[in-house]
Amino acid sequence: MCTYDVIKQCADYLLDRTKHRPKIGIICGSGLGGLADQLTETDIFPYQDIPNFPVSTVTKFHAGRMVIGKLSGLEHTSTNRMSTSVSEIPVMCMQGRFHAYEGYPLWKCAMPVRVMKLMGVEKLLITYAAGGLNSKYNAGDIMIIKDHINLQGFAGNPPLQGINDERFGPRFPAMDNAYDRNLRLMAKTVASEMKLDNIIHEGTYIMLGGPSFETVAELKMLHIFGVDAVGMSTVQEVIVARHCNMKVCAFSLITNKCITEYETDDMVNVADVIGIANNRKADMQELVRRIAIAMNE
Ligand SMILES: Cc1cc2[nH]c(=O)nc(N)n2n1
Repeated sequence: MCTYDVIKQCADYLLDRTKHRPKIGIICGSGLGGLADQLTETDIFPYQDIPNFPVSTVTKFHAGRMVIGKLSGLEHTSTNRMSTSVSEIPVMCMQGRFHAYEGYPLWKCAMPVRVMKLMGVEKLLITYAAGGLNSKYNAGDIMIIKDHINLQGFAGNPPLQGINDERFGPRFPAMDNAYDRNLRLMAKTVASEMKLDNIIHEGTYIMLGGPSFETVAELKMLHIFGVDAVGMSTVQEVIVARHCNMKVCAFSLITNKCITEYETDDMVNVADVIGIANNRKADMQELVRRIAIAMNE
């Protein structure tokens, strides 16, 4: 667990090198980093240049850099009318994130969230890829997370393990409404405006350690648990974000239907995961862009 001062050193390094003061942070998942390329007046920081920051090892799919800049676009009012004003808001985007399967402890995977907090970020939008366990989900669908199961925590490996620093948050943070009710409602409204109703879902997500995909027996168990989507990221970032009182909204891009039968030749593979991400990412990025603009008060 790194100390408050180490995190503050990261935040100060970035604050000293950008004029932007974002209130919204965006963590871009596998193949979904394109939104950061839409920012203007950007200050770009490869992770290896940020003191004490971890570096992405899954470089094939993640750029591995922090992009701070302005996100623009027509502000969509809640009454479904397109306003004429073009709003520009400062955001900071992680192009590439850190996973337990890379060998990082969970606190390190979530450390960028604390850096964002010390920079003044108040709301966090997260996108990531996941397998669809709910039989109604199809590859290319989008799931808004309603709740998660912290399997690592169950196994005695929580992201908040170790000494608690009250400057971030309480020793025992509550996790009800971890996925902010109002932001979820906003996300559903925006998805409807984008005519995405038939591919948008809201469900329960579980993060597994990976990097191997799940066995049929594991998926049957998780289905009994009421899990709708499975992945290998995101839960530690959300827990750390809620610990320091950020509001959170997270979206899974469903990259494959989980295989829950023994008698099939189908296999989950990374190429499918990235391929589907490429096909749907424009919608995902537009959804996140509109929500970021809408929630920036
Ligand atoms: C990114 C990603 C995609 C999938 N698909 C799956 O079936 N199981 C997973 N754990 N993941 N994770």
